[in-house]
Amino acid sequence: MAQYRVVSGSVALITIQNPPVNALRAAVREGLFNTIKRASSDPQVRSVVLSGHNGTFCGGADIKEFGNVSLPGPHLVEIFQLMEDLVKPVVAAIEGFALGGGLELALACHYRIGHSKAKVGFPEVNLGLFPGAGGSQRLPRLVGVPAALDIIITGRHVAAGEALKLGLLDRVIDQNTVDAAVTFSKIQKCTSPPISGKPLDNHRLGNRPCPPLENMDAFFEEAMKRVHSRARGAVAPITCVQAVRGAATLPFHKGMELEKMLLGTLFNSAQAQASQYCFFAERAGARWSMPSGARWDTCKAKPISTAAVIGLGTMGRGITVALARAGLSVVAVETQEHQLAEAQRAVSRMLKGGGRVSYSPDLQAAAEVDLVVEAVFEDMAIKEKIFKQLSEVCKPGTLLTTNTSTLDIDRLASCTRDPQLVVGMHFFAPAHIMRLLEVVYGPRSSPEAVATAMQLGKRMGKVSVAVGNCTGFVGNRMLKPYLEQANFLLEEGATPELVDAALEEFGFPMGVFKMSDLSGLDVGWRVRKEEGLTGPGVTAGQPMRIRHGRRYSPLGDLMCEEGRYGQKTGSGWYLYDKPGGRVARSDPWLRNFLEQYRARHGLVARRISQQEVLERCLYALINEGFRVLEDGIAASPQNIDAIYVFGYSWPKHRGGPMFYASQVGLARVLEGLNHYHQAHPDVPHLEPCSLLRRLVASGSPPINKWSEVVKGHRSQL
Ligand SMILES: C/C=C(\C)C(=O)SCCNC(=O)CCNC(=O)[C@H](O)C(C)(C)COP(=O)(O)OP(=O)(O)OC[C@H]1O[C@@H](n2cnc3c(N)ncnc32)[C@H](O)[C@@H]1OP(=O)(O)O
Repeated sequence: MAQYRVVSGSVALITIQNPPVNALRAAVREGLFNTIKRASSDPQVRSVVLSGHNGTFCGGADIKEFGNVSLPGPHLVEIFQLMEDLVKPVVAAIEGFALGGGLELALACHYRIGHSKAKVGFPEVNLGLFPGAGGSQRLPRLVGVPAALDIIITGRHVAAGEALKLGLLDRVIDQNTVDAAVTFSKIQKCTSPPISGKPLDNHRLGNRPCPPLENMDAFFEEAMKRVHSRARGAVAPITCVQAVRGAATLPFHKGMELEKMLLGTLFNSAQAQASQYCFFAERAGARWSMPSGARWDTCKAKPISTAAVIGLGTMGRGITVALARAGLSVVAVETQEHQLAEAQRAVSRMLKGGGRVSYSPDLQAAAEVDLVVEAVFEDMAIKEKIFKQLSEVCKPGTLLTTNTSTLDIDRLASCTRDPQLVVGMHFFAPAHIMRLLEVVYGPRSSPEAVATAMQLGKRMGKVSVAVGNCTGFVGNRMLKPYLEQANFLLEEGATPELVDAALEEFGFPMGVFKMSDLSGLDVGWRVRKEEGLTGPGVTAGQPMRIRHGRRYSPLGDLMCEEGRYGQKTGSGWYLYDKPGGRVARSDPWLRNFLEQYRARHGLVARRISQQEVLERCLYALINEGFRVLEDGIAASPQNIDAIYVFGYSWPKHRGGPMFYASQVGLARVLEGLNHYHQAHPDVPHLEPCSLLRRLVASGSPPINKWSEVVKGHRSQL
């Protein structure tokens, strides 16, 4: 776990060996502790170099160990102190990543040499933690408070060049880092100037004061204000500020005590558990499987080097950028000339002149590509026509994919020569920024087609999740009951402001009504028209608030009939200063409109609490999530949660809807749904689904055991 060798006559080379990222699990910590002691007492050794096996220094503490009540083996703080106190110079040779505990380890060394491609950082904040093994105290002493706070709060990866400028690395080199560190360590032995009588003391960060900061109180007050406004209820970023303030104001040992106390408040917190769950959920999608038994490790992806994007609206442009940035040569096709010219300008701007993109008004331009992403208007008839044409135009073997957000993949596949080559690639706006990609397979999609789309998603840096085919797939299918509840709440007396405030306080960056205004109310209106829920397709005499025997809210339709499409028209659920304006203001017109609507339908407004808003919106969404699992549309609750965190901005510190349900308690969610369904029997989405009932009946097992209850329930696919 920590290999010890004496090299170059007098240098102890300690190499951490725990693939794939050399995480500091108990055996590694034990190994480090023992090898440092050995280096200390080995008379042959005059300096020490610390490195990581296989080109990665260290990915930090082993996150899988965090659930344990008490971690076995020596504690990181103890190891790092032992290392810092060593009387022989210790040099970290950083290749690949030094993250979290890995960077803390490097900071406990006396010198740090990094490869030019190395990256360092403190991503703990993404795990609901902060660098609590000395990192919050040593980094500010090395690079100063502002730079340290930025690195700790953002959790970003710092490239070697920047780290050198900050003084975080002593040297950056292009050659063999370990060899360079060995040579460097031998020189240090001779030249390090002694301070306070002890050589190396000025390289022991624990001995250094923090560089002074003018207006310290104002600096931290401002930092805290900024963090509060951005954290959306997450506690870890706030703790980062508190810990760094400790470094700036306290002696090292007192700062370490503060750090320990603060870490204690976070370590087993619900937020930390949720964030760490998200870390693994993000990666779980890569291990996809299909109901046929096809799996990620048995299917090979086709090589893809060229792609075509059909339709250059907002989505098509973003997809073009994402594909080009992944190194593909892209043909962007748009039949409307003015749209094509505009898209060309927009894509070039986003790509800043880079990328290989050509433009054409003719579908024929897609003839030779390996893969097509269709991103035209959400209209089945238009999409069917395009798929038919593509099937004729494209070379045999071209993968035909669609960016539809709800429509039937199988119906599109049936328009083509090779339905096995058709899958959905559902991007989220803006497509070059949002991390999620839903890869949708129909009953005829081949495992190779799925493997190829998943592989392409990875190349684009997406969190890709393979899901089954149904209306709305996973994300939008679950969103429907959530939106529906929000509209019902308006009918019953809530305002958009009340509903949005509850959801934003929960941690969403935007409440449901602000989000609808941003996406455009007309999008859903068009879908509802297609579904015959509104517009000419509705049977004459149908009551306005009932469809197919269920409660229906026509509020969104009425808003669109008034021309209120949201931000783009300058008014929607809120008022904006101009079409395209971004700042939402309350609109007295809407208050009036809701009052008149309620009066017309004999509805009496009542006081609605934030708790009711959350329970009705979120439980309805979660209930649909259980149905999605039951139907086999998603393979696991982790996949659903990744979709919600990375596609719908569900707050990471709440772990995704299914994890949130497990934290709230399945019995409580069931009870809540039963309660609201009794009050609203004409709303089927509030009726608890059978999987939720069965899970509660089997004692509410932990989320990683749900699959055992789902098993046995026949998949629809
Ligand atoms: C107090 C807290 C302290 C002291 C801490 O140190 S908390 C941990 C801080 N470190 C991190 O948050 C780093 C987490 N890891 C990553 O960001 C990335 O894995 C990486 C940048 C180091 C490498 O990325 P990449 O090459 O894309 O590889 P993967 O992310 O796919 O990871 C490969 C597998 O390794 C598992 N892994 C990664 N880091 C850890 C870790 N710190 N502990 C446990 N396991 C880790 C990851 O889950 C992948 O596993 P599989 O999915 O392949 O099973």
